[in-house]
Amino acid sequence: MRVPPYGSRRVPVGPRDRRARFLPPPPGRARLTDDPPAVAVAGGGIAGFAAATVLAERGARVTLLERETSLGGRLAGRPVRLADGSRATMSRGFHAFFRQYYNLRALLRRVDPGLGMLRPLPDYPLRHSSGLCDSFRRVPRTPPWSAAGFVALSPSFGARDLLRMDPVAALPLLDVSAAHIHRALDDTSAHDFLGSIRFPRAARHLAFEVFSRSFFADPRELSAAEMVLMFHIYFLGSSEGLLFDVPDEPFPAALWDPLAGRLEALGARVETGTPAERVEPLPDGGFGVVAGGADRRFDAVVLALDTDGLRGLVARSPRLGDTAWRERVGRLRTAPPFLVSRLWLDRPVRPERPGFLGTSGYGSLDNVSVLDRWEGEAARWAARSGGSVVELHAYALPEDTEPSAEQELLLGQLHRVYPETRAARVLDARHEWRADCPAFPVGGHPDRPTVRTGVPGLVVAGDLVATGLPVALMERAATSGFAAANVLLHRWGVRGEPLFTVPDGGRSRALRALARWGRGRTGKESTTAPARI
Ligand SMILES: Cc1cc2nc3c(=O)[nH]c(=O)nc-3n(C[C@H](O)[C@H](O)[C@H](O)COP(=O)(O)OP(=O)(O)OC[C@H]3O[C@@H](n4cnc5c(N)ncnc54)[C@H](O)[C@@H]3O)c2cc1C
Repeated sequence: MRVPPYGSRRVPVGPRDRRARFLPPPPGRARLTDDPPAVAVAGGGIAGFAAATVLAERGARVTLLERETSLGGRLAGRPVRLADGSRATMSRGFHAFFRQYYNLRALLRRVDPGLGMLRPLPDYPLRHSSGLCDSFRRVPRTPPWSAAGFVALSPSFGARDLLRMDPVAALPLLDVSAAHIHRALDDTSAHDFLGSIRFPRAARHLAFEVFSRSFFADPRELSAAEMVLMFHIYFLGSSEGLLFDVPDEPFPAALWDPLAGRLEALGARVETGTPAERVEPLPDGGFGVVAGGADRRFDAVVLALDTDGLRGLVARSPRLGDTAWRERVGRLRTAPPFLVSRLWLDRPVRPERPGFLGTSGYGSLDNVSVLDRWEGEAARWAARSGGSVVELHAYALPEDTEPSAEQELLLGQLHRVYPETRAARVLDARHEWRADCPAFPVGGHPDRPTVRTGVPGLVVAGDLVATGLPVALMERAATSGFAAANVLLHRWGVRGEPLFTVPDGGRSRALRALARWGRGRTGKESTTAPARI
């Protein structure tokens, strides 16, 4: 059974934004021929899949090494047997596939050209416990009308708030360049930046919930550069809008099984339960990779690992990279722990509840999703049982949080948000406690690795990588994975993968001029500072 229609439009396949930026692939021949190089890709999340896919398509002999028994990294899923005897998939949690994720979509199109696996969610409401609720459904997609429309429609950010803001200090938001933003704002916290532009207090939950907490961080500790980049990517710099799509089946069925099947059909080896333990540069320019108890030789290595994975591997590989690079990797940190709780309830939530709701002011609860609205497996279970499948997320939790107490608190917050769940019996509950998202601390940007490492044949990919491009989160993982493959292919004289991003800078000459004028007024434009923030 397919999920009943929820949201009528088909998802767009390519960029709709006329100003989306095209980065042509490095030129070269179409594919590798005689005796193609062997490449180890360590890490089977989005970044590893993106790199492995492009390399295998160009004829490289790819081995994908994944530490866990399931593929997908932070979007992995595993089979579970519920208390009522039915089979289900517990995954790492709800993910929003935004329309400006051009490179991630290009990866997914390999196995689903029309992106039929994605379904649009009709709205993305944000509710504050004070009763304020914002919605993006009716907000125009194209800046500056998106910002104007948002102000006109938002109960938490009105025209009066706009007037109270420091318009001159905020003008540079109209012309954000990923290549320069960190030099301008990395030493400021997201919290202080919003204070400096007099961003309205009531609307801060918006900025924090949508942009800052998506990084699993306290706004006092998050670099303002990362938050401002998010404003740009999702709101002020792109006309794709803030609405998003979600996979219509659990991640393994929708994404990883088809992508892994295709990789294998291209001749790649996909090895799960096989951590890369050590990487040693060899005198002939290749690499010895110890994984799964065996020592194998590869011509090139892609490190597409999470933060702890990368730090650990580099620490165990004493001859990899120069001292400065190794020290920078050693300083990388993960964001605080977070909890994803999935509840199988014995009754439905009210029909008007959205598929996804961002929340704030409800203790640690950050969002609630109702999976049976859009995911086939959950919808089938709900149809059989008369119940519902609800997921709760809580980010940036203190290190010493007591798991069962926090899980109870989260359930209590669900009761406040959707009071009808008070009477529901929890038929089964699964909880994912993790701490594997990268931290983007104030002043931390210089430590982040770039795709190139300085070691020929060794590249890094993942959402922790500094790309200099306007991409974040899943799209940063996909983009850096493609970029890592491109660096290797260029070395071998083979054509790389084209990339798309949202515009890197203000969308129009008028907005850019206005922003430049604002920078002039605040003295942000100096000879040492970059031309744009
Ligand atoms: C709950 C949650 C919700 C999120 N929501 C969103 C969202 O709505 N939108 C969005 O864009 N992003 C979201 N994100 C972020 C998104 O999940 C990540 O940006 C993205 O998945 C990162 O992919 P990656 O490939 O860089 O890293 P990962 O997915 O972490 O992959 C790294 C892989 O490396 C493996 N590994 C580690 N060490 C080794 C080793 N030594 N050998 C072999 N393998 C190893 C790990 O097991 C893992 O599979 C969310 C994240 C979480 C946790």
